[in-house]
Amino acid sequence: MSKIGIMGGTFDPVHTGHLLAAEKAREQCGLQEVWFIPSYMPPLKANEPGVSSEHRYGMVEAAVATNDAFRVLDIELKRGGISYSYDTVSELIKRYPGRSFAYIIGSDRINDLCKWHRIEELAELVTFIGLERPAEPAQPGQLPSFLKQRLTIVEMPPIGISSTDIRNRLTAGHSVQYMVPDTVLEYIRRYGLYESRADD
Ligand SMILES: Nc1ncnc2c1ncn2[C@@H]1O[C@H](COP(=O)(O)OP(=O)(O)OP(=O)(O)O)[C@@H](O)[C@H]1O
Ligand SMILES: O=C(O)c1ccc[n+]([C@@H]2O[C@H](COP(=O)([O-])O)[C@@H](O)[C@H]2O)c1
Repeated sequence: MSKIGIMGGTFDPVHTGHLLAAEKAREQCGLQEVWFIPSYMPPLKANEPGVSSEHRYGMVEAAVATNDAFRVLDIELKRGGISYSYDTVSELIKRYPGRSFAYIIGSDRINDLCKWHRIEELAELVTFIGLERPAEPAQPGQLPSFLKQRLTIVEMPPIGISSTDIRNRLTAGHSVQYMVPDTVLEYIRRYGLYESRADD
């Protein structure tokens, strides 16, 4: 059975940290492909995404175009509402019966896994691949054993890049070159995303 990595995120915007995490997970866990799934409405974030789901999808599409093992799916954008991973994974299992799925997450999401919707049932459907983010060290020891058993941590050079930082930099008129792929930077410039407005 071929194993697919799910790289879910808000991608507001997608950045080099997401891409390197997906590639390290693919290589170290023998994933056939990684499917990037932009959320319509992220379940645990306090604020709504800064740009439309069409633009977040468009930026991911631009980012993954150069990697044959990467794809982007609009499954959560089409479903609408709060993008619970349990719903997404259940739908993927129905649509792709010959595949198994591993959910790729950074350390901030490892640490809040217990708060995810229907987490016990989700953990029966997927395994988790975790990667360190410098801003928030992973604390897998704090997880209940049913999650610890399902989690594999993979190595990655820590990348201190976040979408929040990129949004702030763009609004302030600072460079984000090399923090996002050139294709994503071109997309951002083409649509004037994250620019400060006169009434801000
Ligand atoms: N630099 C990074 N290194 C490893 N994993 C990351 C990195 N940035 C994001 N991730 C992981 O990618 C997934 C999607 O992240 P998300 O789209 O929320 O980006 P973000 O940079 O955390 O955004 P924001 O700053 O807006 O909260 C999450 O599992 C997150 O932990
Ligand atoms: O299903 C949940 O309850 C849940 C709670 C938090 C995060 N997630 C998923 O984890 C992925 C990363 O989330 P985020 O908020 O960092 O963009 C994304 O696919 C979210 O849908 C899922």
